[in-house]
Amino acid sequence: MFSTVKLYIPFLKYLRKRIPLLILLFILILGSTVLLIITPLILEAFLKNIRMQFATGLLLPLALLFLLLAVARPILSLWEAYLGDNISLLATNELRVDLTLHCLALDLRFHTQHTPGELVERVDGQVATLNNLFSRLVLSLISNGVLLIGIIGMIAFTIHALVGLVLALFTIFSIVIVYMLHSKALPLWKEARKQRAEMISFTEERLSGLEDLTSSGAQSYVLRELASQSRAILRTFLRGFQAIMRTRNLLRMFFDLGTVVALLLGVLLFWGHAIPLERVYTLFYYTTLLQVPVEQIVEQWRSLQQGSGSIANIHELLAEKSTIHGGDRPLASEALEVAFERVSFQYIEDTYALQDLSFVLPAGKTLGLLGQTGSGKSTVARLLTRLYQPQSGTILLNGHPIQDYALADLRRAIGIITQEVHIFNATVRDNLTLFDDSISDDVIVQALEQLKLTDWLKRLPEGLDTVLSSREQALSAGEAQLLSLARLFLRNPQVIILDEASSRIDPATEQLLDQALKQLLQGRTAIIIAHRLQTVMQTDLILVLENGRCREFGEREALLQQPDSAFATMYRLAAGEVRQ
Ligand SMILES: Nc1ncnc2c1ncn2[C@@H]1O[C@H](COP(=O)(O)OP(=O)(O)OP(=O)(O)O)[C@@H](O)[C@H]1O
Repeated sequence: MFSTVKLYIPFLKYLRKRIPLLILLFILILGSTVLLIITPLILEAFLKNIRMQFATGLLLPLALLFLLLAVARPILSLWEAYLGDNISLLATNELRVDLTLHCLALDLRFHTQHTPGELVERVDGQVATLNNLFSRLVLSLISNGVLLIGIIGMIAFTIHALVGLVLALFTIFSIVIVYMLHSKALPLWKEARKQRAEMISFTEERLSGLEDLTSSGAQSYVLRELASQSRAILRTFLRGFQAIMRTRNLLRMFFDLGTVVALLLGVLLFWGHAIPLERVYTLFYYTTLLQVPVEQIVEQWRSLQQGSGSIANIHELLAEKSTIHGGDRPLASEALEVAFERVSFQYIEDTYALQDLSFVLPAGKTLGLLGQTGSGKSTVARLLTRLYQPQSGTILLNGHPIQDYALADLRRAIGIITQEVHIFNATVRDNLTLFDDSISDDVIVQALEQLKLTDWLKRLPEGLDTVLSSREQALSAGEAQLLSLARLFLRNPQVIILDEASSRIDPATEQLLDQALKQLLQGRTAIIIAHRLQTVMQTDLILVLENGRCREFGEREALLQQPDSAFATMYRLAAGEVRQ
């Protein structure tokens, strides 16, 4: 039990800021508990009045008081629930933000091992469970705990200390037994959660490949797999549910036994003239009142156990640390020199994606990166932006290892355009500024003018307000690259890495891209992973990669002059293809 409680302690910091609300909540809980506890005393007074045939005029006020309490209690409960949910939503929203930021700061190695579906389940699904738990924990555990103590205290003080002691022991015994039985259900809940996360990842992954799946008629395979995963979840869930139901029924039996014992004790006390007859009724009432909080604590325990699976997962996620750390060297604001010194990198052990790669790209120069597919071109970009850490060698920026610079500064200084430009379901403006409201429309239009993209802007039906959809193919590959060139231009990085779109681009867009690129590259250091010879003809240097190794590196002009160079051969081949 303590290990479960310990799991929750780190999250108390999210409640600390809300102490005034928590105090208010506690007062409400206390108020509704007092109302519940005094109700049987009113009934007792009512019965006493009838039995002793006192002034019957008291009966009506007592009945009205009873009614008043009956109305006040649900109103207080409503406020409790509202306040509890409010506190818990505020706290868990904060946790959700912290978790999202944490995930974003983790390196790519972590993200390749965990699918987006799995992270969504962890960041959202498990935090939602925690939210449920916080509100129910605050409300149910505290209010039921207060109620239990209140009832047993009232029995001890108003009926008999011995009866109070017996019922207190009985209650503790029931809770312990229930707790022990519940421990059996915990691994089952955990397993069900894990299976659910796997199913979400599966669905997410298959949905992202919808086009391929539909065109190849693989839907039935996906559905079969989905059905088998759902069946597995159902089986685990049912086993957990059965374990809970067994415990619940056992508790009911316990309480029936407890009521009999309490009545027996009451009757004995009445016979011994220790209490009047109506107090036997009060004892019976209190004993039946005990069952609800104990039962609810059991229910609460079930949620707590479900939640501890979530909390353990959240802890696990928070314990993930990025293997990539930055330093605090300030970065110069002008164009930067990029150098690779004997850099080797493996994604998978014993398989080199880059091996012993060295080159120097002087500040303000452009490098055309060529090589067959899988030769390591994108890996150069990933290492330079520190998405991965090379196993050996050093990458230098202005003569200093890149790990000396703060990660945020480095990523601000290096702008990258990948082949898969992500289009957000938002306006062109937001897609260009990446939701930065501080960039005015004038600045955007000026940037587009400089990149010679005003015609493109004019063609958009609603200009900057045109909404692009991330689902539909809103832009062609070329247009998406145009958009990301402008995006980068607004960010003004010192180094640019462009992984050029390999798909066919129409001549008009190609011309726009070339113009915009020329503008963007002015005064900046750039690495262009080129798929078109036309682009490479604009660069100063050429690096040809072959199986992760440098096959050729040099000035473009010089390489072109050497007939036996790899680049000149590529050029001749491409020119030949064009002529054919
Ligand atoms: N996340 C990864 N895990 C394991 N291996 C990877 C990963 N990413 C790339 N690789 C492998 O590393 C090698 C270099 O990949 P890289 O993406 O750098 O090649 P590339 O030259 O950019 O290819 P392309 O022109 O097709 O984009 C390839 O063999 C690739 O299969």
